[in-house]
Amino acid sequence: MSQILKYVGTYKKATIIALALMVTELIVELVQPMIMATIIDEGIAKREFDTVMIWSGVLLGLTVVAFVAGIVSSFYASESSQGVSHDLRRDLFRRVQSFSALQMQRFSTPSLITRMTADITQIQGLLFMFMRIGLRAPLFILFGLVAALSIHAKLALILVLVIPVLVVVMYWIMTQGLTLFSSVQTKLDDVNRAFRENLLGIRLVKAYHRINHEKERFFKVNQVLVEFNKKALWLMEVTMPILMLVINGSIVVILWYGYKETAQGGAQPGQIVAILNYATRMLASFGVFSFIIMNLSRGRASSARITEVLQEKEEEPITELNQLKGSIKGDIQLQHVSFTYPNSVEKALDNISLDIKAWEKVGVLGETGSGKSTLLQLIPLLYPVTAGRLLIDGKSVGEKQGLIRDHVSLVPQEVQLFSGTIKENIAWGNKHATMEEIVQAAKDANIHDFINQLEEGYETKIGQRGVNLSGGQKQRVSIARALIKNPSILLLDDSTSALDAKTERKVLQAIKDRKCTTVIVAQKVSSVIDADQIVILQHGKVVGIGSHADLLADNTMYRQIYQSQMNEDVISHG
Ligand SMILES: Nc1ncnc2c1ncn2[C@@H]1O[C@H](COP(=O)(O)OP(=O)(O)OP(=O)(O)O)[C@@H](O)[C@H]1O
Repeated sequence: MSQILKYVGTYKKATIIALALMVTELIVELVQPMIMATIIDEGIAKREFDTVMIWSGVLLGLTVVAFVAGIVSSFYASESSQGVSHDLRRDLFRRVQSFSALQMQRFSTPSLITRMTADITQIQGLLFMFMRIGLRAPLFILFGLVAALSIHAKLALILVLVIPVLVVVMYWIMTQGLTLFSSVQTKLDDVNRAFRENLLGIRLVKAYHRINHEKERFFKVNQVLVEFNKKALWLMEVTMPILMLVINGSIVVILWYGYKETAQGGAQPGQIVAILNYATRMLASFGVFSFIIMNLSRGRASSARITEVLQEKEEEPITELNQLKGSIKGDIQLQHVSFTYPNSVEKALDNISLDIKAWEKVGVLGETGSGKSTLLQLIPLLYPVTAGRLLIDGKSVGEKQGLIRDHVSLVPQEVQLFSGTIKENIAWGNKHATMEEIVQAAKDANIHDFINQLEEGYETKIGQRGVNLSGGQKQRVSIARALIKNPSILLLDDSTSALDAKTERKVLQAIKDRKCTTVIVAQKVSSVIDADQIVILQHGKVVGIGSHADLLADNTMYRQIYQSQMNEDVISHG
């Protein structure tokens, strides 16, 4: 929570105004029963009409003051709580951007989304509530007790005995609530995960006719969330009846004792009314207080989840990424590189040594799961090597992520397009790109003619994740986005798999003509047949390396892959 309070510091002025106005409301609320007692005892009981009129006027005036204070206080409380939630979202976003792929994997996307949305909203609501009624409730209980004691100490004594009991009950509820609400937020992560997967894979779900299966999966996690929520709310449900019982019991005792005191002349009816008034308002305050405690428990759970992200080390500090200037030639060397994913025991890459000269074209082949994508992702430093060395231009990469990434274009296996126009999606690779450069990149990726045919050409809007484009069209937009960066190193991860042979040849030719080091992961030998080097991976190890001719002569595995693919080609082309 202390981390969150630092954020409140930015909105000190608004927070102080909101709290000061809230205290004004509190004071009015505290004096109201006293004025009522005066009206009854000094005005009504003694038939003093003037006294009734004057004090009624004061009561009315104070009510108006409290009303205005309440409205203005809400305005400032909202300003402060909205500001805090804005800053938290901003900082969470920044921090997540500085996360390495490993950190992203550890936190998981759905959990980060819940933290960014539900958890921050929770904190925002809690802050608002705290400024408006949260602090007022305990203060009213405290000062209400003092005021009641000052009116009639004996009558108010019962409240002195009862309140500590209620405070202990509240404390117990708070400790229980904290654990329960932490679990509720984790279960909310699960619901978000199931929902997100369903939204992204909706077409697959329909095509496989797995709607009922998915429904059940979602219902299950949703049910678990409901169960946990119910447990948490159960606390709330028992709190109110306990409060009602204790306070109503106290009211009965006050009435009974008040009757005795009045009969003996020790108390005035107005005093009894005032103390009853304090007692009932305290009941309401305890009700509010228990609600706040619930939210506080929930808020503490949310705050811990947000703080966990904010305190996570910036593995790739954004500032540093932005500061580095320079260029790179494009030599890549891997010296005995091994890599193991953190959640795995097996090496995804095992003792890999490669020497790739600037502007060389290198193909990577291998069966599925052999480590091709992993190898590619090491080069833009998405993952740090576990053992061995990665050298770019003969130098260790050190802290130069930003510089290297500025000059490396990766076209991932799974195409990722953003909402916006085709032009924006291509230009995303280089914010300074001119229209001519965009068109040239699209021509090289063999997508220009298609774009021109569209009614709105380059201004055509791409639906979410490129839903209005075919798989091959998306791949080509993604390649154009990589090319527009004029990278020194171009990494293609099976990025032409959805293209027909003729289109693929054209795209690969355009890439071959570019002055950049290119590493192409492919399934088909034909995609890399012209490469300067072809690397064959198996179970994370290099089992062959050389040109097509070398490998055909020396490498049995390559020969087998080549021959089987040639045969397939012959069969498929009749
Ligand atoms: N994020 C990850 N966490 C843990 N293990 C992973 C992760 N990504 C890949 N692996 C494992 O690392 C190994 C290599 O995977 P990689 O994706 O590099 O293979 P690939 O050759 O590109 O496969 P494909 O041709 O199917 O894309 C596999 O055994 C895979 O299970």
